[in-house]
Amino acid sequence: MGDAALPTTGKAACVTNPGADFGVEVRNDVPVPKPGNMEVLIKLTVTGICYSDLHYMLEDLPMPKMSDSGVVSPGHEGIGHIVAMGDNIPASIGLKMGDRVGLKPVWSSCNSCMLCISEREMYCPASLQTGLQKPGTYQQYVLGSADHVMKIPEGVPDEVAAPIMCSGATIYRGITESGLKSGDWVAFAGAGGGVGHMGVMYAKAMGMRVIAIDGGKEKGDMCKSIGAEHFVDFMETKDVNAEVVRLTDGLGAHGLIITATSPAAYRTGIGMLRTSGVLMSIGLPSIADVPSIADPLSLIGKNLKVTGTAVGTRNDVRRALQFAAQGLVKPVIEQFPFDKISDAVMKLKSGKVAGRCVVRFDE
Ligand SMILES: NC(=O)c1ccc[n+]([C@@H]2O[C@H](COP(=O)([O-])OP(=O)(O)OC[C@H]3O[C@@H](n4cnc5c(N)ncnc54)[C@H](O)[C@@H]3O)[C@@H](O)[C@H]2O)c1
Ligand SMILES: [Zn+2]
Ligand SMILES: [Zn+2]
Repeated sequence: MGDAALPTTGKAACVTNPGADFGVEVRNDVPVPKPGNMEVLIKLTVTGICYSDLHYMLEDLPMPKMSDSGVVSPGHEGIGHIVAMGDNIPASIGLKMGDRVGLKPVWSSCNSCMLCISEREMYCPASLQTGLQKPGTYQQYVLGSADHVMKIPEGVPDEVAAPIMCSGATIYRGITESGLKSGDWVAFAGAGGGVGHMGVMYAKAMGMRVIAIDGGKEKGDMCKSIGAEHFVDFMETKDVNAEVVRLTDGLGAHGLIITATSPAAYRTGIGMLRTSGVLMSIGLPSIADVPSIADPLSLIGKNLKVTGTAVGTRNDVRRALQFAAQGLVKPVIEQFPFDKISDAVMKLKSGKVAGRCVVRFDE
């Protein structure tokens, strides 16, 4: 099955010179792939720009490289429409031509290992990542695995759905896995960024009390406008831990969720937690400067839990999208036309994005 009107080439942003001085080059001549068995071809309208894309292009983490799989376009927050379908897609999957769907970080998984069947498919040893082992959403015509593409609920615009594919679902998973409850104080270190600001909204929607930690007035104002009760500016506050303890009646936060990329956010860490508090790691500092998160004395003396989580499952993405469908979360986005995608990537690299950049292929 296919659409005879499909072009043979499309737009894509390709990494050049991967490493510290990487660049992003816009091309209009990238071949449109054909969907194979169990695959759909999606024509994207938008893609979000996640800091993980930068890690892949910077190659600053000890993980597989894009080039190992021949991938040149990163990206894993894509929304578009199905324009061609490959063979053997069971009707029970419920996909058809024209459906509005999203691509998320987990491109495929085996669907049968113990991790896959216990809602931990992101840790499946056979899983492949979008924009790392499979061409990513900086490419306008991109393939998805029929069992992993996400249907987007009505009433959630493309540019709202895009950041939920990774940022929203990751932080939804992080909050739920942390065991925090309504009424608890949760601090987000990195609250002004793409993942963190969605954390502020999801936590607020779940009835938690939110302390946002980030730097600068723009990010502070944004965090307060989306539900943070307090903003702690890490660039101006001498002792961030003491400030969070002060704001929580001298007891400390029930949870700290770190979505910052900087090692400094991890160094601040557990000192702001109350007894039995939880630290949830999500942001990935570059390996060169990873701090030790906790000393045994603090862990024992305060009964702390330190954990981490990677992206969301299909079920997390589905649930995270429902919050948007109900109007409970609405990412703060800055939109760029596709030919300015490099500006969006470099702005994120410079740490100046409040919320999330979303790039439009249709402009
Ligand atoms: N674990 C996962 O599955 C997962 C999923 C998505 C993203 N990530 C990672 O999360 C990190 C953040 O991604 P993003 O797209 O939100 O990036 P981002 O740049 O939009 O957000 C990071 C924020 O952290 C802030 N920050 C920097 N130092 C800080 C400090 N010391 N204290 C408090 N805030 C500080 C920055 O100002 C920025 O606003 C990246 O490392 C990314 O790879 C992990
Ligand atoms: Zn991401
Ligand atoms: Zn599996």
